[in-house]
Amino acid sequence: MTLHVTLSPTPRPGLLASVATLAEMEVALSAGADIVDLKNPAEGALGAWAEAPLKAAVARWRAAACVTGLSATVGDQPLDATIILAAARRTAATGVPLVKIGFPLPTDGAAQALDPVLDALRPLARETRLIAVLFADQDPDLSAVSQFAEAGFHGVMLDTADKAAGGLLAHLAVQRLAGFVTAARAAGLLTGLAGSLKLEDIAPLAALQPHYLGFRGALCATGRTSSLDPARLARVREDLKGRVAA
Ligand SMILES: O=C[C@H](O)COP(=O)(O)O
Repeated sequence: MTLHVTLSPTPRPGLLASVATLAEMEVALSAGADIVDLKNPAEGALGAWAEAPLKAAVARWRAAACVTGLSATVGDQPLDATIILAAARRTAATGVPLVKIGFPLPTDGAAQALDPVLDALRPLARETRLIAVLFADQDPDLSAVSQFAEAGFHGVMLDTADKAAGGLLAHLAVQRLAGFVTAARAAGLLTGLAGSLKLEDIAPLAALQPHYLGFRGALCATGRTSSLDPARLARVREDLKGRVAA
């Protein structure tokens, strides 16, 4: 399958816009989002779309034959190889080209054991482009970037799990984010930053030169579970377009 996302040769990050419905997908396509991200914010940080609308979105995207990328989240799953693999397979089976998988910390306080999950996902990573999502508000091990690359992942991004606990920059200092972006890009991974980003976050984060910045809450009228507001989306789009090399 052709992937309509290229690693930007310019330092300007692209815009990933999370959408909750097919109607919102149309808004994001018209606004010129670089990646349209199919996500159900009402069901959590990585809430998943149901199968039927997901398939309809993939069909719409194929018909558009545009350069916009298309991703979908697999739902907020525990760090369990069997559960994550099943969710990722379900999502990949719809034909969506980029599958975003969260790697949360275990809730019982145990150390994050990535190896069994990555081993389970390795065969799928050969067929589908997988994006690992690490949660900035869970003190993630950023050195795991190399493990995702080695397991055949296509990309890695940071987001936040608890949308009430502040944005990306409240959890990780710019210097750590810079190290993450540098390591991920050096490993050849599509690299993204997200987590309750606001307009004022674009300048400091764009300067780190990730491939894209991801937004949901800032694109909505009254919070991330309300509907996408075309005017807010256009403002973020315009701001990102104006970014040049730091
Ligand atoms: O993948 C990006 C997320 O949808 C960002 O959502 P948020 O801006 O509401 O944290």
